[in-house]
Amino acid sequence: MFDIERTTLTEYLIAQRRLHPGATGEFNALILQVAQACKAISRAVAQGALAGVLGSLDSENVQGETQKKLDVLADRIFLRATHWGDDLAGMVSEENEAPIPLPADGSRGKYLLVFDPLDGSSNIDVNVAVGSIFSVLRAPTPGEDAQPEDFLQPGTRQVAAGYAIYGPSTMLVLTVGDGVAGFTFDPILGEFFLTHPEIGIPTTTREFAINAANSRFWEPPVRRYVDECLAGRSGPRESDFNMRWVASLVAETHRILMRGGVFLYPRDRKDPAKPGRLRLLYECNPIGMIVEQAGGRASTGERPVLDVEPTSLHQRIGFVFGSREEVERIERYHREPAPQPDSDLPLFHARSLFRQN
Ligand SMILES: O=P(O)(O)OC[C@H]1O[C@](O)(COP(=O)(O)O)[C@@H](O)[C@@H]1O
Ligand SMILES: [Mg+2]
Ligand SMILES: [Mg+2]
Repeated sequence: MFDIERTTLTEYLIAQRRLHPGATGEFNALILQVAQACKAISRAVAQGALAGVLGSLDSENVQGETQKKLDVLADRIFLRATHWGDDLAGMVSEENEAPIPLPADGSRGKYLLVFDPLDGSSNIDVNVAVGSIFSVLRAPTPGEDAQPEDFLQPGTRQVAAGYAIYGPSTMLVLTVGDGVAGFTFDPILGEFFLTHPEIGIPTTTREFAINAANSRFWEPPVRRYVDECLAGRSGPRESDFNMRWVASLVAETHRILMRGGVFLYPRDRKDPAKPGRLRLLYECNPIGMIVEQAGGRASTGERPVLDVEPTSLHQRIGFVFGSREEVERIERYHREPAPQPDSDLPLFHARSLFRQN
């Protein structure tokens, strides 16, 4: 049922701006440009094969990953929607090794935009939810072209963060540092409407998400945590757990925001050159800010992810987030000495699913 009283994204941003008397409107303009990009990507995703956007390209991105057609299209859409605004001093995307040059004859603003234009790419061709993630930082030298090192700011310095999820409905979830709000896209009106005004993550949960195919590379604290969950009611947790894995960070985040849960893509021993799978600047930091603003906890597994001082634009890191009690438990397991193999924990039993080799 259409409700004429519903708050639009623009109205929400104007109301937020009133809380910041010195605000010029540049920030709101930037968020609306990002929202415009998300609408266009939503359209491309929804049209799928009809628009010829499925499948892979021959190219690889800076991470050495084969690019999907939609990775590249979404990247261009983000660029087109935002680069002419006079609110930006620089942009970094997953799909580009260096910061993206802004138009030579355009003016420079006071914000930096960092984004993953299409997250969960492996899901595109199987018609499962994908998304876009973005983070807004302040430019150290407003009015001038940002240098690569300007983007290396800890997540605590983010001004705003958000994601769009292209699922059964398209939603934009946003934090400007004052809680988390969710907006649902009405494709006929072409507008995001506020439908989830104050999103909060339940403190406790009995649902976890991890790619169990990597179990042989996990470090002992992660093995211990997962094995205790799997042991269910007869194990030390004395409770049955559910497991989920969508392989789309945005979709996992959205589920956890809506009903709680814990997500782990921990540092592991799979590839010593990659301390984790997910990228700090445009995946972990924005999702981390949203999760913390929703009352959850976002961690490297050992400490708050938002405190990490980045060292490179495409840096990877272990990421654990979700319901506060579970994340704190995982951090505690990283501090405690590993249980001995003759322990009662089912993890070390000969027939354990995830037994150590
Ligand atoms: O394929 P795996 O190992 O399950 O990894 C899934 C993870 O990779 C990602 O798809 C990485 O993001 P991109 O698709 O933007 O590269 C995450 O969304 C997801 O959590
Ligand atoms: Mg991603
Ligand atoms: Mg991506």
